[in-house]
Amino acid sequence: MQKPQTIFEKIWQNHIVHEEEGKPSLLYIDQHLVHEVTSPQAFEGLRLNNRKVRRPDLTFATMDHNVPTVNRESFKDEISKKQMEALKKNCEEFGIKLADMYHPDQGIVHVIGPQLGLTQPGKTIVCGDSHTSTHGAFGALAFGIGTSEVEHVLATQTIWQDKPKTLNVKVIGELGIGVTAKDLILAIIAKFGVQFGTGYVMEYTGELIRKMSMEERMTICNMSIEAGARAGLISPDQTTVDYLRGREMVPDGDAYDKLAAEWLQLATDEDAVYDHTVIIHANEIEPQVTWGTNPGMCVPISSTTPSIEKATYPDEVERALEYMGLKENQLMTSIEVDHVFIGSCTNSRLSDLKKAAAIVKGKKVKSGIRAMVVPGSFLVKQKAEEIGLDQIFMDAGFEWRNSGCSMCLGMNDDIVPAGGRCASTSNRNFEGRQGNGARTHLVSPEMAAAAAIEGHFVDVRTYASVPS
Ligand SMILES: CC(C)[C@H](C(=O)O)[C@@H](O)C(=O)O
Ligand code: SF4
Repeated sequence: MQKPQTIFEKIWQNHIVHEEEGKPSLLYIDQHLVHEVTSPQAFEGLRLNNRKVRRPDLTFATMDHNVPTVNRESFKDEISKKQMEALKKNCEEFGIKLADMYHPDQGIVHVIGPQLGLTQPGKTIVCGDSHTSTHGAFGALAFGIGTSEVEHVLATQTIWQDKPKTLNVKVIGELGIGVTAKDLILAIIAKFGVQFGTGYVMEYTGELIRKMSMEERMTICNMSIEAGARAGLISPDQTTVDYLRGREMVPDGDAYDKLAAEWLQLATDEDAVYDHTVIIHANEIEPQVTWGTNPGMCVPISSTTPSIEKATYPDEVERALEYMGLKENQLMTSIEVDHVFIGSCTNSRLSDLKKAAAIVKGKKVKSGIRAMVVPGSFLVKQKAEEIGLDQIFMDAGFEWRNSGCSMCLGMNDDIVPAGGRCASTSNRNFEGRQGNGARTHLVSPEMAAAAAIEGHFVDVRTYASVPS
Protein backbone atom coordinates (compact mmCIF):
# COMPACT_ATOMS: atom_id res chain seq x y z
CA MET A 1 0.00 0.00 0.00
CA GLN A 2 1.15 3.53 -0.76
CA LYS A 3 2.29 5.67 2.13
CA PRO A 4 -0.43 8.17 3.20
CA GLN A 5 0.24 11.59 1.70
CA THR A 6 -0.78 15.17 2.34
CA ILE A 7 -2.49 17.09 -0.45
CA PHE A 8 0.66 19.16 -0.80
CA GLU A 9 2.80 16.08 -1.49
CA LYS A 10 0.32 14.79 -4.08
CA ILE A 11 0.18 18.06 -6.01
CA TRP A 12 3.94 18.58 -5.78
CA GLN A 13 4.65 15.10 -7.13
CA ASN A 14 2.17 15.51 -9.97
CA HIS A 15 3.97 18.63 -11.19
CA ILE A 16 7.67 17.80 -11.04
CA VAL A 17 9.34 18.33 -14.40
CA HIS A 18 12.89 17.97 -13.09
CA GLU A 19 14.31 17.13 -9.69
CA GLU A 20 17.83 16.79 -8.29
CA GLU A 21 18.87 16.06 -4.73
CA GLY A 22 19.68 19.24 -2.80
CA LYS A 23 18.52 21.59 -5.58
CA PRO A 24 15.24 23.37 -6.28
CA SER A 25 12.74 21.40 -8.36
CA LEU A 26 11.31 22.50 -11.68
CA LEU A 27 7.51 22.52 -11.40
CA TYR A 28 4.91 22.66 -14.14
CA ILE A 29 2.40 25.50 -13.76
CA ASP A 30 -1.24 24.90 -14.64
CA GLN A 31 -2.52 28.44 -14.31
CA HIS A 32 -0.74 31.77 -14.48
CA LEU A 33 -2.66 34.83 -13.32
CA VAL A 34 -1.34 38.25 -14.26
CA HIS A 35 -2.02 41.83 -13.13
CA GLU A 36 -0.72 45.18 -14.24
CA VAL A 37 1.76 45.88 -11.42
CA THR A 38 4.19 42.96 -11.60
CA SER A 39 4.00 42.10 -15.30
CA PRO A 40 5.32 45.02 -17.44
CA GLN A 41 9.02 44.19 -16.97
CA ALA A 42 8.36 40.48 -17.45
CA PHE A 43 6.80 41.07 -20.85
CA GLU A 44 9.60 43.49 -21.67
CA GLY A 45 12.09 40.71 -20.90
CA LEU A 46 10.32 38.37 -23.33
CA ARG A 47 10.45 41.02 -26.01
CA LEU A 48 14.15 41.66 -25.46
CA ASN A 49 14.91 37.96 -25.72
CA ASN A 50 12.61 37.43 -28.64
CA ARG A 51 10.48 34.91 -26.79
CA LYS A 52 6.80 34.08 -26.91
CA VAL A 53 4.40 33.20 -24.13
CA ARG A 54 4.59 29.42 -23.96
CA ARG A 55 0.93 28.82 -23.01
CA PRO A 56 -1.23 31.89 -23.51
CA ASP A 57 -4.23 29.61 -22.97
CA LEU A 58 -3.07 28.95 -19.38
CA THR A 59 -2.48 32.62 -18.68
CA PHE A 60 -5.21 35.08 -17.65
CA ALA A 61 -4.82 38.78 -16.92
CA THR A 62 -6.87 41.40 -15.15
CA MET A 63 -6.49 45.00 -14.03
CA ASP A 64 -7.04 45.52 -10.33
CA HIS A 65 -4.44 47.43 -8.30
CA ASN A 66 -4.52 50.77 -10.11
CA VAL A 67 -8.07 50.88 -11.37
CA PRO A 68 -10.00 53.97 -10.34
CA THR A 69 -13.16 52.90 -8.53
CA VAL A 70 -15.34 55.91 -9.34
CA ASN A 71 -14.53 57.25 -12.79
CA ARG A 72 -12.53 54.51 -14.50
CA GLU A 73 -10.58 57.10 -16.50
CA SER A 74 -9.30 59.26 -13.64
CA PHE A 75 -5.89 57.77 -12.89
CA LYS A 76 -3.98 58.72 -9.79
CA ASP A 77 -0.74 59.26 -11.66
CA GLU A 78 1.21 58.55 -14.83
CA ILE A 79 2.71 55.33 -13.45
CA SER A 80 -0.73 53.83 -12.81
CA LYS A 81 -1.88 54.79 -16.27
CA LYS A 82 1.26 53.40 -17.90
CA GLN A 83 0.97 50.06 -16.08
CA MET A 84 -2.59 49.65 -17.29
CA GLU A 85 -1.75 50.59 -20.87
CA ALA A 86 1.24 48.26 -20.83
CA LEU A 87 -0.91 45.32 -19.71
CA LYS A 88 -3.41 45.94 -22.48
CA LYS A 89 -0.70 46.17 -25.12
CA ASN A 90 1.17 43.13 -23.78
CA CYS A 91 -1.95 40.96 -23.70
CA GLU A 92 -2.79 41.92 -27.27
CA GLU A 93 0.74 41.28 -28.49
CA PHE A 94 1.21 37.95 -26.69
CA GLY A 95 -2.33 36.63 -27.19
CA ILE A 96 -3.43 36.59 -23.55
CA LYS A 97 -7.03 36.92 -22.38
CA LEU A 98 -7.48 40.15 -20.43
CA ALA A 99 -10.37 41.28 -18.26
CA ASP A 100 -9.71 45.02 -18.55
CA MET A 101 -11.42 47.52 -16.30
CA TYR A 102 -14.60 47.59 -18.40
CA HIS A 103 -14.86 43.82 -18.81
CA PRO A 104 -17.61 41.91 -16.92
CA ASP A 105 -14.97 39.44 -15.62
CA GLN A 106 -12.82 42.23 -14.13
CA GLY A 107 -11.99 42.20 -10.46
CA ILE A 108 -9.22 41.60 -7.95
CA VAL A 109 -7.18 38.76 -9.40
CA HIS A 110 -7.79 36.53 -6.35
CA VAL A 111 -11.52 37.11 -6.51
CA ILE A 112 -11.97 36.42 -10.22
CA GLY A 113 -9.82 33.26 -10.43
CA PRO A 114 -12.24 31.29 -8.24
CA GLN A 115 -15.27 33.11 -9.63
CA LEU A 116 -14.44 32.02 -13.19
CA GLY A 117 -13.48 28.51 -12.13
CA LEU A 118 -9.88 29.02 -13.27
CA THR A 119 -8.94 28.07 -9.73
CA GLN A 120 -9.37 24.31 -9.34
CA PRO A 121 -8.20 21.62 -6.93
CA GLY A 122 -4.89 20.01 -7.77
CA LYS A 123 -3.65 22.85 -9.97
CA THR A 124 -0.41 24.72 -9.51
CA ILE A 125 -1.31 28.41 -9.70
CA VAL A 126 1.08 31.35 -9.64
CA CYS A 127 0.71 35.10 -9.91
CA GLY A 128 3.09 37.98 -9.34
CA ASP A 129 1.23 38.73 -6.15
CA SER A 130 1.72 37.51 -2.60
CA HIS A 131 -1.95 36.89 -1.89
CA THR A 132 -2.08 34.14 -4.49
CA SER A 133 -2.27 31.95 -1.38
CA THR A 134 -6.03 32.67 -1.51
CA HIS A 135 -6.52 30.02 -4.22
CA GLY A 136 -5.22 27.35 -1.84
CA ALA A 137 -8.74 27.32 -0.37
CA PHE A 138 -9.66 25.10 -3.33
CA GLY A 139 -6.89 22.59 -2.77
CA ALA A 140 -4.66 24.21 -5.39
CA LEU A 141 -0.96 24.76 -4.73
CA ALA A 142 -0.95 28.51 -5.25
CA PHE A 143 1.79 30.98 -4.44
CA GLY A 144 3.06 34.44 -5.26
CA ILE A 145 6.13 34.96 -7.44
CA GLY A 146 8.42 37.88 -8.30
CA THR A 147 8.58 39.71 -11.62
CA SER A 148 11.60 37.75 -12.94
CA GLU A 149 9.72 34.55 -12.14
CA VAL A 150 6.66 35.92 -13.94
CA GLU A 151 8.88 36.19 -17.02
CA HIS A 152 10.13 32.62 -16.50
CA VAL A 153 6.60 31.26 -16.22
CA LEU A 154 5.42 33.23 -19.25
CA ALA A 155 8.30 31.83 -21.29
CA THR A 156 8.36 28.23 -20.04
CA GLN A 157 5.17 27.48 -18.07
CA THR A 158 7.45 26.17 -15.30
CA ILE A 159 9.08 27.52 -12.15
CA TRP A 160 12.02 26.56 -9.93
CA GLN A 161 10.95 25.98 -6.35
CA ASP A 162 12.55 24.74 -3.16
CA LYS A 163 10.27 22.15 -1.67
CA PRO A 164 8.49 23.66 1.34
CA LYS A 165 7.77 21.68 4.49
CA THR A 166 4.21 20.92 5.61
CA LEU A 167 2.49 22.55 8.56
CA ASN A 168 -0.87 21.30 9.78
CA VAL A 169 -2.95 24.07 11.37
CA LYS A 170 -5.62 22.01 13.06
CA VAL A 171 -8.65 23.95 14.21
CA ILE A 172 -10.66 22.36 17.02
CA GLY A 173 -14.11 23.43 18.23
CA GLU A 174 -16.54 26.06 16.95
CA LEU A 175 -16.46 29.81 16.45
CA GLY A 176 -18.98 31.77 18.52
CA ILE A 177 -21.71 33.93 16.95
CA GLY A 178 -20.20 37.09 15.49
CA VAL A 179 -16.72 35.51 15.29
CA THR A 180 -15.64 34.99 11.70
CA ALA A 181 -13.06 33.31 9.47
CA LYS A 182 -11.18 36.62 9.49
CA ASP A 183 -10.99 36.57 13.28
CA LEU A 184 -9.75 32.99 13.17
CA ILE A 185 -6.86 33.75 10.84
CA LEU A 186 -5.99 36.98 12.67
CA ALA A 187 -5.98 35.10 15.98
CA ILE A 188 -3.73 32.39 14.50
CA ILE A 189 -1.23 35.01 13.32
CA ALA A 190 -1.46 36.88 16.63
CA LYS A 191 -0.75 33.67 18.53
CA PHE A 192 2.14 32.30 16.47
CA GLY A 193 3.55 35.44 14.84
CA VAL A 194 4.18 36.69 11.33
CA GLN A 195 7.09 34.29 10.76
CA PHE A 196 5.83 30.96 11.97
CA GLY A 197 4.84 29.76 8.53
CA THR A 198 8.21 30.56 6.95
CA GLY A 199 9.40 27.65 4.81
CA TYR A 200 6.05 25.85 5.10
CA VAL A 201 2.89 25.28 3.20
CA MET A 202 0.14 25.59 5.81
CA GLU A 203 -2.79 23.22 5.51
CA TYR A 204 -5.87 24.09 7.56
CA THR A 205 -7.67 21.03 8.88
CA GLY A 206 -10.41 20.09 11.34
CA GLU A 207 -14.20 19.94 11.42
CA LEU A 208 -14.69 23.70 11.54
CA ILE A 209 -12.79 24.19 8.29
CA ARG A 210 -14.92 21.46 6.68
CA LYS A 211 -18.08 23.32 7.72
CA MET A 212 -16.87 26.61 6.26
CA SER A 213 -18.05 28.04 2.95
CA MET A 214 -15.54 28.52 0.12
CA GLU A 215 -15.59 32.26 0.76
CA GLU A 216 -14.63 31.78 4.40
CA ARG A 217 -11.89 29.35 3.38
CA MET A 218 -10.55 31.94 0.93
CA THR A 219 -10.33 34.56 3.69
CA ILE A 220 -8.21 32.17 5.73
CA CYS A 221 -5.89 31.05 2.94
CA ASN A 222 -5.53 34.65 1.77
CA MET A 223 -3.74 35.61 4.96
CA SER A 224 -1.44 32.57 5.13
CA ILE A 225 1.21 34.75 3.55
CA GLU A 226 0.90 37.15 6.52
CA ALA A 227 2.00 34.23 8.70
CA GLY A 228 5.06 33.93 6.46
CA ALA A 229 3.91 30.73 4.73
CA ARG A 230 4.72 29.88 1.12
CA ALA A 231 1.07 28.94 0.58
CA GLY A 232 -2.15 28.03 2.37
CA LEU A 233 -4.08 24.89 1.53
CA ILE A 234 -7.42 23.31 2.32
CA SER A 235 -8.23 19.84 1.02
CA PRO A 236 -11.14 19.84 -1.43
CA ASP A 237 -14.49 18.34 -0.45
CA GLN A 238 -18.13 18.48 -1.57
CA THR A 239 -18.30 22.21 -0.71
CA THR A 240 -15.47 22.82 -3.20
CA VAL A 241 -17.12 20.71 -5.87
CA ASP A 242 -20.49 22.45 -5.40
CA TYR A 243 -18.90 25.90 -5.56
CA LEU A 244 -17.12 25.23 -8.86
CA ARG A 245 -19.96 23.42 -10.64
CA GLY A 246 -21.31 25.46 -13.56
CA ARG A 247 -18.50 28.05 -13.55
CA GLU A 248 -17.30 29.36 -16.89
CA MET A 249 -13.95 27.55 -16.99
CA VAL A 250 -14.98 24.10 -15.76
CA PRO A 251 -16.49 21.35 -17.92
CA ASP A 252 -20.21 20.46 -17.81
CA GLY A 253 -22.16 17.30 -17.03
CA ASP A 254 -20.38 13.95 -16.79
CA ALA A 255 -17.00 15.47 -17.54
CA TYR A 256 -17.40 17.66 -14.46
CA ASP A 257 -18.40 14.73 -12.25
CA LYS A 258 -15.38 12.77 -13.44
CA LEU A 259 -13.08 15.69 -12.73
CA ALA A 260 -14.69 16.27 -9.33
CA ALA A 261 -14.09 12.62 -8.39
CA GLU A 262 -10.39 13.11 -9.19
CA TRP A 263 -10.30 16.28 -7.11
CA LEU A 264 -11.69 14.52 -4.07
CA GLN A 265 -8.90 11.95 -4.28
CA LEU A 266 -6.40 14.75 -3.71
CA ALA A 267 -7.51 15.38 -0.13
CA THR A 268 -4.91 14.63 2.51
CA ASP A 269 -4.97 10.93 3.40
CA GLU A 270 -5.86 9.85 6.88
CA ASP A 271 -2.67 9.29 8.88
CA ALA A 272 -0.56 11.42 6.53
CA VAL A 273 2.36 12.92 8.42
CA TYR A 274 3.14 16.65 8.51
CA ASP A 275 6.50 18.18 9.36
CA HIS A 276 4.82 20.17 12.10
CA THR A 277 1.33 20.55 13.63
CA VAL A 278 -0.24 23.34 15.69
CA ILE A 279 -3.64 23.21 17.36
CA ILE A 280 -6.05 26.13 17.59
CA HIS A 281 -9.09 26.14 19.86
CA ALA A 282 -11.76 28.08 17.99
CA ASN A 283 -14.04 28.46 21.03
CA GLU A 284 -11.46 30.69 22.69
CA ILE A 285 -11.41 33.18 19.83
CA GLU A 286 -13.07 36.61 20.07
CA PRO A 287 -13.52 39.20 17.33
CA GLN A 288 -10.03 40.55 16.64
CA VAL A 289 -8.60 44.02 15.98
CA THR A 290 -5.00 44.78 15.05
CA TRP A 291 -3.41 47.56 17.08
CA GLY A 292 0.00 47.76 15.39
CA THR A 293 1.87 47.72 12.12
CA ASN A 294 1.91 44.06 11.19
CA PRO A 295 -0.97 41.59 11.15
CA GLY A 296 0.40 39.73 14.18
CA MET A 297 0.02 42.83 16.35
CA CYS A 298 -3.52 41.91 17.08
CA VAL A 299 -5.71 41.43 20.16
CA PRO A 300 -9.29 40.44 21.01
CA ILE A 301 -11.80 43.32 21.01
CA SER A 302 -12.33 42.95 24.79
CA SER A 303 -8.64 43.57 25.36
CA THR A 304 -6.24 46.51 25.30
CA THR A 305 -3.16 47.59 23.40
CA PRO A 306 -0.11 45.92 24.97
CA SER A 307 1.98 47.21 27.79
CA ILE A 308 5.41 48.29 26.54
CA GLU A 309 7.23 47.11 29.63
CA LYS A 310 5.73 43.62 29.55
CA ALA A 311 6.35 43.11 25.84
CA THR A 312 8.93 40.62 24.56
CA TYR A 313 10.18 43.25 22.12
CA PRO A 314 9.41 46.57 23.87
CA ASP A 315 11.06 48.75 21.20
CA GLU A 316 8.96 47.24 18.48
CA VAL A 317 5.76 47.71 20.46
CA GLU A 318 6.67 51.29 21.37
CA ARG A 319 7.42 52.20 17.79
CA ALA A 320 4.22 50.60 16.49
CA LEU A 321 2.08 52.34 19.11
CA GLU A 322 3.72 55.64 18.26
CA TYR A 323 3.05 55.23 14.55
CA MET A 324 -0.52 54.20 15.29
CA GLY A 325 -1.05 57.21 17.59
CA LEU A 326 -2.10 54.92 20.46
CA LYS A 327 -1.16 54.59 24.11
CA GLU A 328 -0.18 51.38 25.83
CA ASN A 329 -2.90 49.55 27.77
CA GLN A 330 -5.59 51.40 25.87
CA LEU A 331 -8.98 49.72 25.55
CA MET A 332 -9.56 48.60 21.95
CA THR A 333 -13.17 49.77 22.19
CA SER A 334 -11.93 53.30 22.92
CA ILE A 335 -10.18 53.61 19.54
CA GLU A 336 -12.05 55.98 17.24
CA VAL A 337 -11.82 55.68 13.46
CA ASP A 338 -12.38 58.23 10.71
CA HIS A 339 -12.26 55.83 7.73
CA VAL A 340 -13.88 52.47 7.08
CA PHE A 341 -12.91 50.30 4.13
CA ILE A 342 -14.86 47.18 3.27
CA GLY A 343 -13.08 45.46 0.40
CA SER A 344 -9.84 43.70 -0.69
CA CYS A 345 -9.13 40.11 -1.73
CA THR A 346 -9.54 39.08 1.92
CA ASN A 347 -13.12 40.24 2.42
CA SER A 348 -14.87 41.68 -0.64
CA ARG A 349 -16.95 38.74 -1.81
CA LEU A 350 -20.75 38.60 -1.73
CA SER A 351 -21.00 36.87 1.66
CA ASP A 352 -18.71 39.50 3.21
CA LEU A 353 -20.85 42.33 1.84
CA LYS A 354 -24.06 40.60 2.99
CA LYS A 355 -22.74 40.26 6.54
CA ALA A 356 -21.61 43.88 6.68
CA ALA A 357 -24.94 45.05 5.21
CA ALA A 358 -26.87 43.14 7.87
CA ILE A 359 -25.14 45.25 10.52
CA VAL A 360 -25.50 48.52 8.66
CA LYS A 361 -29.14 48.13 7.60
CA GLY A 362 -31.35 50.97 8.80
CA LYS A 363 -28.48 52.76 10.56
CA LYS A 364 -26.27 55.72 9.71
CA VAL A 365 -22.52 56.02 9.42
CA LYS A 366 -21.32 58.22 12.28
CA SER A 367 -20.81 61.78 11.12
CA GLY A 368 -17.23 62.61 10.21
CA ILE A 369 -16.46 59.10 9.01
CA ARG A 370 -15.66 58.32 5.41
CA ALA A 371 -16.84 54.80 4.73
CA MET A 372 -16.65 52.89 1.48
CA VAL A 373 -17.50 49.51 0.08
CA VAL A 374 -15.44 48.25 -2.83
CA PRO A 375 -16.72 44.93 -4.18
CA GLY A 376 -14.02 42.44 -5.20
CA SER A 377 -15.23 42.06 -8.75
CA PHE A 378 -17.65 43.45 -11.28
CA LEU A 379 -19.79 40.35 -10.78
CA VAL A 380 -19.82 40.64 -6.97
CA LYS A 381 -20.97 44.25 -7.42
CA GLN A 382 -23.71 43.21 -9.80
CA LYS A 383 -24.95 40.40 -7.55
CA ALA A 384 -24.90 42.69 -4.52
CA GLU A 385 -26.96 45.24 -6.42
CA GLU A 386 -29.48 42.58 -7.47
CA ILE A 387 -30.24 41.96 -3.81
CA GLY A 388 -30.21 45.65 -2.85
CA LEU A 389 -27.01 45.74 -0.79
CA ASP A 390 -25.83 48.89 -2.61
CA GLN A 391 -28.92 50.71 -1.40
CA ILE A 392 -28.48 49.54 2.19
CA PHE A 393 -24.90 50.80 2.20
CA MET A 394 -25.67 54.08 0.44
CA ASP A 395 -28.69 54.80 2.66
CA ALA A 396 -26.38 54.42 5.64
CA GLY A 397 -23.89 56.86 4.13
CA PHE A 398 -21.31 54.48 2.62
CA GLU A 399 -19.79 55.14 -0.79
CA TRP A 400 -20.53 52.28 -3.19
CA ARG A 401 -17.66 51.81 -5.62
CA ASN A 402 -16.56 49.87 -8.68
CA SER A 403 -14.35 46.84 -8.10
CA GLY A 404 -10.59 46.87 -7.56
CA CYS A 405 -7.89 46.75 -4.87
CA SER A 406 -8.60 50.37 -4.00
CA MET A 407 -7.95 51.49 -0.42
CA CYS A 408 -6.30 48.18 0.46
CA LEU A 409 -3.04 49.73 -0.69
CA GLY A 410 -3.93 53.10 -2.22
CA MET A 411 -2.48 52.64 -5.70
CA ASN A 412 -5.50 54.55 -6.96
CA ASP A 413 -7.09 57.68 -5.48
CA ASP A 414 -8.66 55.86 -2.54
CA ILE A 415 -6.27 56.88 0.19
CA VAL A 416 -6.42 57.46 3.92
CA PRO A 417 -4.76 60.83 4.71
CA ALA A 418 -1.73 61.09 7.01
CA GLY A 419 -2.82 60.60 10.62
CA GLY A 420 -6.16 59.16 9.48
CA ARG A 421 -7.35 55.94 11.10
CA CYS A 422 -9.09 53.21 9.15
CA ALA A 423 -11.02 50.10 10.11
CA SER A 424 -10.18 47.92 7.15
CA THR A 425 -11.23 44.43 6.07
CA SER A 426 -7.96 43.99 4.17
CA ASN A 427 -4.89 41.96 5.14
CA ARG A 428 -1.98 44.33 5.74
CA ASN A 429 -1.59 47.11 8.28
CA PHE A 430 2.00 48.07 7.44
CA GLU A 431 3.14 51.67 7.89
CA GLY A 432 1.84 53.77 5.02
CA ARG A 433 -0.12 50.90 3.50
CA GLN A 434 -3.29 52.93 2.91
CA GLY A 435 -1.47 56.20 2.35
CA ASN A 436 1.54 58.00 3.85
CA GLY A 437 1.12 58.24 7.60
CA ALA A 438 -2.22 56.41 7.48
CA ARG A 439 -3.13 54.06 10.33
CA THR A 440 -4.81 50.75 9.58
CA HIS A 441 -6.71 48.39 11.87
CA LEU A 442 -7.52 45.01 10.35
CA VAL A 443 -10.93 43.60 11.23
CA SER A 444 -13.76 41.43 9.86
CA PRO A 445 -16.48 42.97 7.65
CA GLU A 446 -18.91 42.81 10.60
CA MET A 447 -16.49 44.65 12.88
CA ALA A 448 -15.76 47.27 10.19
CA ALA A 449 -19.47 47.85 9.63
CA ALA A 450 -20.15 48.27 13.35
CA ALA A 451 -17.19 50.67 13.70
CA ALA A 452 -18.61 52.79 10.86
CA ILE A 453 -21.89 53.17 12.73
CA GLU A 454 -20.49 53.71 16.22
CA GLY A 455 -17.36 55.68 15.32
CA HIS A 456 -15.14 53.37 17.38
CA PHE A 457 -14.48 49.64 17.63
CA VAL A 458 -17.26 47.66 19.29
CA ASP A 459 -17.73 44.00 20.08
CA VAL A 460 -20.09 42.77 17.36
CA ARG A 461 -21.13 39.88 19.57
CA THR A 462 -23.04 42.27 21.80
CA TYR A 463 -24.02 44.59 18.99
CA ALA A 464 -27.77 44.91 18.39
CA SER A 465 -28.16 43.39 14.95
CA VAL A 466 -25.37 40.84 14.77
CA PRO A 467 -26.47 38.21 12.23
CA SER A 468 -26.32 34.64 13.50
C1 LIG B 1 1.37 44.92 -5.80
C2 LIG B 1 1.58 43.50 -5.38
C3 LIG B 1 2.92 43.06 -5.86
C4 LIG B 1 1.37 43.29 -3.89
C5 LIG B 1 1.54 41.83 -3.45
O1 LIG B 1 2.39 41.09 -3.92
O2 LIG B 1 0.85 41.38 -2.58
C6 LIG B 1 -0.01 43.75 -3.46
O3 LIG B 1 -1.03 43.02 -4.04
C7 LIG B 1 -0.14 43.75 -1.96
O4 LIG B 1 -1.14 43.28 -1.46
O5 LIG B 1 0.77 44.25 -1.29
S1 SF4 C 1 -6.74 43.61 -2.65
FE1 SF4 C 1 -4.95 44.28 -1.53
S2 SF4 C 1 -3.97 42.44 -0.84
FE2 SF4 C 1 -5.37 41.85 -2.44
S3 SF4 C 1 -4.16 41.83 -4.30
FE3 SF4 C 1 -5.08 43.84 -4.12
S4 SF4 C 1 -3.57 45.09 -3.07
FE4 SF4 C 1 -2.96 42.96 -2.77
